[in-house]
Amino acid sequence: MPTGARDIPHHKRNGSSSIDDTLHRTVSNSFDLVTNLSTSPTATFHASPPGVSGRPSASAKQLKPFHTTDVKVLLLENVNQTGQAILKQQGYQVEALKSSLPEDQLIAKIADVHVIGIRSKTHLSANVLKHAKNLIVIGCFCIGTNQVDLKYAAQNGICVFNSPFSNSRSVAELMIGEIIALARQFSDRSLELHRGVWNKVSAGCWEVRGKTLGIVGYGHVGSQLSVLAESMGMHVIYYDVNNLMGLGTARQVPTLDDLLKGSDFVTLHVPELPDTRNMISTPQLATMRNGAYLLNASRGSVVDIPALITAMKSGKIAGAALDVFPNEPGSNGDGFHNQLNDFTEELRTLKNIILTPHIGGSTEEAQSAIGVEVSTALVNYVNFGSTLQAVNMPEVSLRSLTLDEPNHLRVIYIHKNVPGVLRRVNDILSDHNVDKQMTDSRGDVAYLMADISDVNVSEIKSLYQSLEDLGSRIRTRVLY
Ligand SMILES: NC(=O)c1ccc[n+]([C@@H]2O[C@H](COP(=O)([O-])OP(=O)(O)OC[C@H]3O[C@@H](n4cnc5c(N)ncnc54)[C@H](O)[C@@H]3O)[C@@H](O)[C@H]2O)c1
Ligand SMILES: O=C(O)CC[C@@H](O)C(=O)O
Repeated sequence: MPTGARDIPHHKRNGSSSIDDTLHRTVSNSFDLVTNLSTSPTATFHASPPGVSGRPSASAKQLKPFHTTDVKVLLLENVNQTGQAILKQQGYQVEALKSSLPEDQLIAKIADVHVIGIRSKTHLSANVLKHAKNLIVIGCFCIGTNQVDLKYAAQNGICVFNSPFSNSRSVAELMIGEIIALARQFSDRSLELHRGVWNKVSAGCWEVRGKTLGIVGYGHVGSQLSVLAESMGMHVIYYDVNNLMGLGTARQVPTLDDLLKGSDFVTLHVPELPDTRNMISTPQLATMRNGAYLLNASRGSVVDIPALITAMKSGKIAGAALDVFPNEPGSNGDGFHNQLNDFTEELRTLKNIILTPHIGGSTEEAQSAIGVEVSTALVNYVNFGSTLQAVNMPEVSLRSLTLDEPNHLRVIYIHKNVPGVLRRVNDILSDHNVDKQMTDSRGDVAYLMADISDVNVSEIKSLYQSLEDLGSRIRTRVLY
């Protein structure tokens, strides 16, 4: 039975990057994935579903080899064309939607797909994922992964990838623009002039040179911003839970309070975590300098918005920029009112507050780079099982594949991290020659990859089934 890559037109294999060439060459023999029934006499396997209800019954399923053209991909939230193209080039069936989906529609759609790509608005909770019977991998086409239940995904053999830094520069540049905009109040001046009001003022308007920027969270975004701010003559201090080397002359301070007391501008670049929820609330705003500015481009949960409104009304905080909100609309349009009901109106009437619809990473450069990075990781996972850069699985990969050689195959065995599994797996593999093997664990999930030679096609199904029958099994895949 022909498999996917051989169905891909030859011109798509020519002149493409080396990764494409490698993929097309090796995928031609990969099996697996789907639970579709097949009576094909040449079919051997398999690939069990994420299986919320335990392992599939072997007797109930005859599994067929997979074509790349069998792989179903759902992309939500307007994933960039670069990313879509890489997936389509593999022959995968790609459905791309511009917005996120309400939970009931998401549940209906996710039941069928092997791969889902999302950005920040799609919540892949355990409740949603338990319906994802065929899902093997999630691509977050963004930095944040707080919208995915990473632990549930790992425990059910679903690998998650993101793009850790492709939009960091875009966020940092937006922050620079907003720092100047707030210091000069030019967003208000522009709105006034749009309404026909000429209001030429200098009171309360400042240069940023010589002012202190306090960065909370000195990771990819925070450190980029640090460099840009210093180049404009700002002093930079930062607070981070980790001890990190400052770039340029930036200086780490030991506590959040130290940062708040010492800064004219405070920018937030921490992940959404229990520890960062309402990290900036009434006490922290009170600790800030009089007339300081607050900018949040992290997650909406990090700032207590009613507390900010109070602090701005009192004049304690001279200006703010919010790119993220506690409940963000799932699609473009006029949904902002409904989502933020309690405080939307008040936010909109405040002076010197910049409200942007989560566009920190929304540049052509960032979206294009994210598309390439995440889609490439997805292809490497689907076709080869490589977990390099995964956010919820141990990172496992093996160097060059020999799958196009006869009697070679790759076994991927995701399993519970409990004693004795490797011995049992290696007992099963011991009838063959294990060319290469790598295994690693992360929390209670372990990932084993082995390249095996001297395997007859007729032996593959029983090899697969023996692995499936181990009590430690989360998911088995065999590629050849
Ligand atoms: N607005 C946007 O469009 C946009 C774009 C990119 C990222 N983000 C958000 O910004 C966040 C930061 O992005 P990043 O790429 O810099 O992440 P990162 O992981 O590189 O850096 C985050 C930093 O925060 C620190 N940190 C974690 N908890 C902390 C705490 N309680 N107190 C102080 N520091 C803490 C970490 O040690 C790390 O250094 C992301 O998690 C994402 O939610 C938003
Ligand atoms: O593009 C998005 O939806 C999210 C952008 C940003 O918050 C991220 O986490 O990378």
